[in-house]
Amino acid sequence: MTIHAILTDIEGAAGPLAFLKDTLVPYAREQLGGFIAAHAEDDDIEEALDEAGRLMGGFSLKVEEAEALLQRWMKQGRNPTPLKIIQGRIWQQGYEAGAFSAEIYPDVAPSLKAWKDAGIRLFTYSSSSELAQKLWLGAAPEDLAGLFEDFFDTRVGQKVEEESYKAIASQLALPPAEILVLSANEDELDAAKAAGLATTRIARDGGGGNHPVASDFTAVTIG
Ligand SMILES: CSCCC(=O)C(=O)COP(=O)(O)O
Ligand SMILES: [Mg+2]
Repeated sequence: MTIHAILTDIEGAAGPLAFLKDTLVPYAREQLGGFIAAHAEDDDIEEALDEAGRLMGGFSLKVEEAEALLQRWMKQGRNPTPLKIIQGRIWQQGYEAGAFSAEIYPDVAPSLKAWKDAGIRLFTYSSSSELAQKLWLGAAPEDLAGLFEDFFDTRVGQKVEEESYKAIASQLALPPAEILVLSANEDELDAAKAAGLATTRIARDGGGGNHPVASDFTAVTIG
């Protein structure tokens, strides 16, 4: 089957897993209280806090309750959309303040460009918000966000759910088998495969599994 689109994971596949765990999440946890207090009335943050309350059964959350809930979700390693929206805004402040900078592996840019030149449509699918994805992909030395046609996030569903990949294939108006999913995570690839998409695990630290494996983006076999 010819591949007409690539749907790539970011953290773990295009950039280091440790950047999320050791830098981004600790920064979000540290900044969360002050950020919510300062931005609770911004349209996107207000909407995210309302959605967090709905997910908890329809409660209207006070600022301190919202902070406790979001801290708990981060501790549990969960990825509900309102948390990811708020994290994205906090990380934007961190990037702008120079608190940290992101890293994209050097094999990623040339591979994406070669695939795009070959007529393959490029998409991301990440648990992080569209804003957070664009910020990470904007890492020096060049901004790669412009190579992508669209950025899927948890608004389409969680990455470990088969239905999410069916919804993406339907939005791309492509047969699932013509979309290649690149991810570092076996559970995400299992869900994609169950939905009929082609899969390759980006295994930067080696290892096998149930999917074709590539050590980096240059080792991905298309078609
Ligand atoms: C791309 S910004 C931070 C990543 C993140 O918040 C996350 O939950 C994991 O993202 P992935 O790209 O592995 O879905
Ligand atoms: Mg990932």
